[in-house]
Amino acid sequence: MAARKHSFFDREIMTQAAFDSIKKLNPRSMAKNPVMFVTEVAAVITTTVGLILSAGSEPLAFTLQVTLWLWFTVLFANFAEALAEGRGKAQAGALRKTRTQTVANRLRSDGSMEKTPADELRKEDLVLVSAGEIIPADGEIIQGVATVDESAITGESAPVIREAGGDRSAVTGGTRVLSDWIKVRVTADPGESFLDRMIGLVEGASRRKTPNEIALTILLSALTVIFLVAIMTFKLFGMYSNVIFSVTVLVALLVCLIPTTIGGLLSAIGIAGIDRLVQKNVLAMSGRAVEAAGDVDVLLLDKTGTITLGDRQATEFLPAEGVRVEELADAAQLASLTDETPEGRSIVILAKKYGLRGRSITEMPHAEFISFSAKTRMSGVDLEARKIRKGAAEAMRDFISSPFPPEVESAVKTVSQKGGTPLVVADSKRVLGVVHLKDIVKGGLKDRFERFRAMGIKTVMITGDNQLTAAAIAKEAGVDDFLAEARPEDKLALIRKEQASGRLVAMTGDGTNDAPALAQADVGVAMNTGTQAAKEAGNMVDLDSNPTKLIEIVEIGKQMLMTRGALTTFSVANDVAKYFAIIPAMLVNAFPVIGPLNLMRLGSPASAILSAVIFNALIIIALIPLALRGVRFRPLDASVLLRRNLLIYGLGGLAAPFVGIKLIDLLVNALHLV
Ligand SMILES: Nc1ncnc2c1ncn2[C@@H]1O[C@H](COP(=O)(O)OP(=O)(O)OP(=O)(O)O)[C@@H](O)[C@H]1O
Ligand SMILES: [K+]
Ligand SMILES: [Mg+2]
Repeated sequence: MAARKHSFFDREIMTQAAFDSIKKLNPRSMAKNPVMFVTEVAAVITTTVGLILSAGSEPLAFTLQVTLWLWFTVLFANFAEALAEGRGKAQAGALRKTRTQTVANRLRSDGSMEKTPADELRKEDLVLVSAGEIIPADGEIIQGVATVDESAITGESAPVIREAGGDRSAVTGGTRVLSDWIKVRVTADPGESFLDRMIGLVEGASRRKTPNEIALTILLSALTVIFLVAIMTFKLFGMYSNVIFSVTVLVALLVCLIPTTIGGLLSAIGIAGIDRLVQKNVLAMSGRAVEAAGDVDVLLLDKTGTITLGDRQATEFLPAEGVRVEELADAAQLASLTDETPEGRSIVILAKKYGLRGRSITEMPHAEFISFSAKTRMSGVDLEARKIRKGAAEAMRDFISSPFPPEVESAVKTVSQKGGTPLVVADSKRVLGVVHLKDIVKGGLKDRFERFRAMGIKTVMITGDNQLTAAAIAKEAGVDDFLAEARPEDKLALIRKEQASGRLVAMTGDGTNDAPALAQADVGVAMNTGTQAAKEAGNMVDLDSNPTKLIEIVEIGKQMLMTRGALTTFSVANDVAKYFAIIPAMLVNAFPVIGPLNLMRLGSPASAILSAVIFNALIIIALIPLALRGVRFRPLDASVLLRRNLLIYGLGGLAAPFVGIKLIDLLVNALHLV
């Protein structure tokens, strides 16, 4: 995306965030965050009751400073949220600029063409887009092949191929056709386009609290109520023992004790998580999906294209006994003439090496081509009585309804054991031989899967390919498990089975036949190049269409959950420590017996309270970078991580206030602030 280079801490974003944090003081927007709302009410009380009405016995300088720092506390929390939103807003601005007004060539039902403004196009309209033109709306190519510049959406300048029929048929409004022409069926009404949704997503307009965030907010609210009650009993206790606590002191104490640190940073953490995905070119349709990614137990990966390069190439023809290799090559080519898959194209090319000239389908008016589908696992052509087919061994065995000759059977086996895909070719009932399709396992996968294992996540490869090939590739790639000979419905069934045993499942896919599984998975990552159906079914879209991105997605999700956990731990530990820091200081004059509890020896009760309030505000600012960037991620088992984090952030949260408040108190006293 155009504005990708921004950091959270760019001057422009910081300035905008500073303004926004004032705008966010609006009680209506504060009410979404109960802890900070209470803090704002506290600031209003000290401002009105303490300052304007000068109620209470405190010196004005003290009330004034406490009031100021309470307002800062609220502003700092707002600033954290505004900063988290900043990068997305900048990106949304850049995206809006690409939403230029274009004129579309709409096809009327009689086949003639008319010029129509793009924003008048509706679902099901047909448009023609030629080289140099902007695609006026989201749609599905129904005719033609073209190269498309999608840099407006993906930030990636290399052109991509989009074509009718296959798994690369979806086009996005706002992108540009570079060569050739396409006929597109519009799939989105104005205002509901991918670009519109993307703008809404990156600027956080459609962000809703996730179930976990709601649960945490409820917990934090409960803590707030408990402390509110505690402070009121404190007041009663003061009245009973003739110590007078002013409104300012009680309010200051309350704010120090309620979980303002996590309360102030919670939404920033969530927004930053989604934003980190956007930086990786992944659009998460909901915060819930990001959270689920962090908790995933099982990853389902396609073999072809995900684990392997996916550009399966025919490398060899292995004829059956009594069949010349030219004859096999000829039949394989015939069966592949209209097969636009990489496999099909490579067969046509390899066949040419056997002296076969390139055939044209126009020479064969009576030919009826049967295209490949993941369900039938074969493709071919009917030439009057001849039925030429090529396909997976299992499917072909069913097709000829008899066993293969032994040498064909063993060729299938040899190819498979090498991790190749054997395609059996037959002319009606006669088996001609085997085509060896070679695919290459992507580099660096073993390490990545090792990372998953370290996190306790199981990786499962699913493939339509046969058992032997699947086993060979699974071993080479280092996945934990595999499912071979899988049809689309088997993928769906596998996901349901894993979910039924309480596991969260993630998967990637691009094809229309992946759509049900993408919808069923807890995290369904659709490839941007994929079909419209796949993109609508998943809850994330990868603009780079890189299936191994799932690994980064899981890491970002985990990092987001860990950051939230770490800062919650820190916040609560912090508040407990503050209790011991301030209360003894406040009471030690009236009750000298508690002297030994007064560990910190702060200057005076007034300086103790002011220092605690200042610390409480500054800790939010200090933790903003951690909240936005996330805690450092290591691929460790969940329970190990939990223990580590409890140790670091729990102990850190306990120690920080003692050190921080003591230092601030020294400064407050040195400068005679109270
Ligand atoms: N163009 C084709 N023509 C005929 N048969 C094919 C063609 N492409 C693949 N096949 C056969 O059909 C099988 C199933 O294909 P499918 O696309 O479902 O799975 P896959 O590509 O092998 O694996 P994955 O599920 O990882 O994509 C393949 O293993 C292969 O044997
Ligand atoms: K607090
Ligand atoms: Mg496939």
